[in-house]
Amino acid sequence: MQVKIKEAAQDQDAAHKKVKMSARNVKVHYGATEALHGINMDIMQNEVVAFIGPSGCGKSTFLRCLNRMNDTIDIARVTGEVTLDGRDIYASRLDVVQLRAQVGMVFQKPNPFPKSIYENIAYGPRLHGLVDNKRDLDEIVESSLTRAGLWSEVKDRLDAPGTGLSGGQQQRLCIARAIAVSPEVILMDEPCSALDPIATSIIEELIDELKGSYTLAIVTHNMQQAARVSDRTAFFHLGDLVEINATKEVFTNPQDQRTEDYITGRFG
Ligand SMILES: Nc1ncnc2c1ncn2[C@@H]1O[C@H](COP(=O)(O)OP(=O)(O)OP(=O)(O)O)[C@@H](O)[C@H]1O
Repeated sequence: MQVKIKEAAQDQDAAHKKVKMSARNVKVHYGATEALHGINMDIMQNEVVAFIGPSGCGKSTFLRCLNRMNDTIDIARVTGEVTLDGRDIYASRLDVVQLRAQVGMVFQKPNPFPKSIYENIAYGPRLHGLVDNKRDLDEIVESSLTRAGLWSEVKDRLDAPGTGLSGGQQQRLCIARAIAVSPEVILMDEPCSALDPIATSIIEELIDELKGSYTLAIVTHNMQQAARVSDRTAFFHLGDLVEINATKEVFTNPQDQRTEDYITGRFG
């Protein structure tokens, strides 16, 4: 399969960047079944890293390790170490609500709250005590919607329900909601899989803009998308991280036969 690779990322030297998040020997069990077998990965500040691999290989499970979303799954048990700026995010005294503001998440299916567009954005900053007056809150709402590329489309109907927007607009609303609580990392789990090609390309452009301010990790089934948006690509297979490298390398010169088989469409 031919994939068009994002030019800007090609000469990126991850070694010169700061490590934002780090995973060491991360294993996840669902009940007695080990779904991730000991993942080691550094995620660099202000990079976009894409997770690819066949269905069921553990991409989403690993993504959820990065902001402790697996805590919400009763039978999931995570071991190993994950750090954010060198701090253990699984430390017992850590405030998980605060962690999930720092490491925000956008899901496959847009999931706005059943509230107005304004309230979708205002909820988080209020919850986290980021503002103490309406004017500051208005400012956060406007700047978050602007950064998510949605402001001009919704500024005249902030009181309308978020669920009344189109799918692509709803996904940008969810991105704005994540941005509103000043995240450092944004995790995206197949953020475009429910969107049409135009809405998808808007989100992809947005991802490119957002990496100036945030670190992004994105799970995608779409290899063209990984090639378009990411600086580095991680290939997972059967619960293992097979390789992670500059996206161009992974798609043109994969180091492992399994990666080559996957990107050439031989399995998956
Ligand atoms: N809540 C859960 N309970 C039990 N097993 C689970 C759960 N979530 C995932 N698994 C299992 O863990 C393994 C990894 O699943 P995961 O969803 O992380 O893979 P994935 O690569 O993201 O797949 P896909 O591309 O299909 O979304 C699979 O075998 C899956 O069946």
